Amino acid sequence: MQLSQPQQDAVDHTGSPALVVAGAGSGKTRTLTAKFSHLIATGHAPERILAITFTNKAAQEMKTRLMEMTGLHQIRFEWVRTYHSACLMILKQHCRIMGYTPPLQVFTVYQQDKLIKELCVKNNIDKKYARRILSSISRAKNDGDPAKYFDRKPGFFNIRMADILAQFEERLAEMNCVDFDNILLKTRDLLRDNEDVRNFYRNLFSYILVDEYQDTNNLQEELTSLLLGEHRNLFCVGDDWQAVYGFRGSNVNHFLRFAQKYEDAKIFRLEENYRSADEIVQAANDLIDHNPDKMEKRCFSQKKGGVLEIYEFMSDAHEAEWAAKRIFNLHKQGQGVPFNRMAVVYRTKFCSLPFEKIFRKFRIPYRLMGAQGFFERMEVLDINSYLSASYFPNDDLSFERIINTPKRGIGPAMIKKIAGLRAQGGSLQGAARIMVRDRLVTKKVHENMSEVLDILDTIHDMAPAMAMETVIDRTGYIDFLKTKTKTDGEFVSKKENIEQLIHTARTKDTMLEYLEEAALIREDKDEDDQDENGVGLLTIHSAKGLEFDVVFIVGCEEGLFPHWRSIDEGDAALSEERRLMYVAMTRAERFLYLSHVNYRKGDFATPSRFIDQVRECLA
Ligand SMILES: Nc1ncnc2c1ncn2[C@@H]1O[C@H](COP(=O)(O)OP(=O)(O)OP(=O)(O)O)[C@@H](O)[C@H]1O
Repeated sequence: MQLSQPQQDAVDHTGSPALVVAGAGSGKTRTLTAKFSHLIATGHAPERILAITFTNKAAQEMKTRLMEMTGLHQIRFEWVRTYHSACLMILKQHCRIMGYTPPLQVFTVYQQDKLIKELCVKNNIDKKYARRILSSISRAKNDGDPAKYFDRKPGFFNIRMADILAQFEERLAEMNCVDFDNILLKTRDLLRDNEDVRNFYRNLFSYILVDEYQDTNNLQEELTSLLLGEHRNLFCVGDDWQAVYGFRGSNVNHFLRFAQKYEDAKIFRLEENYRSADEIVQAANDLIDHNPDKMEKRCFSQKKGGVLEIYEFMSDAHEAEWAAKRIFNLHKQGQGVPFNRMAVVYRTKFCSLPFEKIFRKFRIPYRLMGAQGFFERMEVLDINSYLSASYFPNDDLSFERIINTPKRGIGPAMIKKIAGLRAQGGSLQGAARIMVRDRLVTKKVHENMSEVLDILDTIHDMAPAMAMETVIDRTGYIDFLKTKTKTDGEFVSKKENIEQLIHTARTKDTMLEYLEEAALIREDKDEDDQDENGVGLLTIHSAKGLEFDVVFIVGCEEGLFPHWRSIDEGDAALSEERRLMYVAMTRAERFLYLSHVNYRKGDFATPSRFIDQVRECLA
C-alpha cells in the first residue's frame, strides 16, 4: 500500500503515545491499517493488538483489509472491534464478578424502548418523554458517573432522573441484562476495581489503536487508560474538525489535550486531502476557521477544478426540483456521473421528503440511507424475540412480545394475570410455565400457551437459522404477515427481510453469538431495500466517512442548519454545527452545491450563517 511521507512517519513511530491529527480525506483508514500491519511485521501478534473502530462496519472493513494485506485468517484479528464489542468480550468473561450469571444478555434497542415506556406508565410520565429519558440515561452513563451527572442535572419537568435510573437498573439486573451503555460502564467498573483482571488485559494488549478518536466520550477514554499497559503503546487517529457527536456525550477535549495527558506524545499531521478538489478543501478550511479551540492544520489538495456553488429557492419543492434536474444532467450529459456517486445531504431527516417525491416523479433511482435499522423492523423483532425468549428465560420483554404473536388469545389482561403470578424476582415466562403446569387458565389459552412454551423449549439448543425456520413454520408466521401487511409489495418486502435474516443467521453457529451480534448492531443502519445504484439521500451524520463525486447540501437555513436547539445552547453547540457543515462539504470530490429556501414549512426562512461564511471565502 502506497503511503505518503507523513503517513509513513506516523506508521513507523514507536516508543511513545502518538496522535495523528488528520484532515478530511487524508487517508486515516489507510494509515491505521498500515500501522496495524507494520506492527505485525515488527513482531506484534495480531491477536494482541486492540484496534478500536467507531462502527461495526468499520471494524469489518478493517479486518477484510488486514486479511488481504497479511494473508492471515480473520480469527487472528479478533480484537479489531468497537468499544462496545471489545468491552462485551471482556465483561462476558468475568460477568460473575459483576453479579451476573452467564449467559449475559444485551438489551436491544427494542427492549430498551419497551422498558422505558413501562417505567413511564408506572411513574405517571407521558410516554412521549420516553426517548428523552433514555438519552438522558445514556448521557449520564457515558459521562462515567451517572449519580454525579444527575446531581448536576436532576431531570426535567417533574421527572426525577435518579429515581428512573434506579428503577431501570433494577429491572436490568433482575433480567440478568446489560443495556448498550452498561456494557462500557460495567466493564469500566470491572477493570477499575479488579487489579487482576485489569493486569490481565494490560498484559494481553501489546498495542492499542483508536480510530475516530475525536468522538471518544469520557467513559471510553477511561477504558482506554485502564487497558493501556506500562508500555503505553497507544496510537490514536482522528480529526477534531469533524467531531460531531458532542450532543450524545463525545468529548473532543480528550483529543485536544492528548499532548498534555501524555507528555512524551508525538503528534503527526496528515494535511493532504486525496478526495476533494482544492477549491472545496480551501472553502471548508475557511469555514472551520470561524471555530475557536481547534488543532491547527492547513489542509490542501493537489486536485484542481472543483465546483462550489450556492443557490437560493422559493420553497423546498423548488429546491428539490432543481437538484433533481441537476442530477439528471450530470448523469446524462457531459459528466456522465453515476447516480450512486451523488448524494443529497441534510441536517435533519424530514428534509428528505421533497427529494423522495421528485426523484420518484423523475424516475431517478435513490437510496434513503440511514433509514430504519434492519433489526428494528417488526418482522425481524418478532423472530428475534422468539430466539431471545428461548435463550434468555428472564427476558420478560421478548416473552411479552411473542406470547401473543401471532394472535392466540393472550391479550393484555391475560399478560397482566401472568405478571401477577410472577414470584419475587421470577420471570414472566416462569409464571406462564406455572400457569400451564397448574392448569390455571381456560383450555384454549392453556393449549396456546403450552404451544409457545414448547416452541421455546424446542429451539433452545438449535443453531439460530434453524431456530428461526422452526418458529416461522410452527407459528404460521408467513400467513400472519399476510394479515399484517396492507399491500402485496409490503408483504413481499417483509418476507424478503425474513429470508435475509435467516441468511444472516447462518453465519453464526450458536444462538448466543447471533443474539449478541443483533444487539450490538445499532449504528450501522441498513440501507433500505432501495436501488443501491441510486443517489444517496442521507443526514450529514450518516454521511460521515463517505465520499461522493457530487454533493448537495440542502436546507442551509438558520434554525434548520444550524439547528435551532444548537443556536439556543450557544457557542459550543454552534461550533459542532459548523463542524457538521465541514463534514458535509468535505464529502464532495468535484461538485459541491449549497442551497437554501425562502419559505420552509410555511414560514419565512433566512439563509444559514454558514452560507454567508462560505460566501465570504468565495468572494
Ligand atoms: N497516500 C495516498 N495516496 C493516494 N490516495 C490516498 C492516500 N491515502 C488515502 N488515499 C485516498 O484518499 C481517499 C480518502 O481516504 P480515507 O477515506 O481513508 O480518508 P479519511 O481520512 O478517513 O477521510 P474522512 O475523515 O474525511 O472520512 C480514499 O479514496 C483513499 O484511497
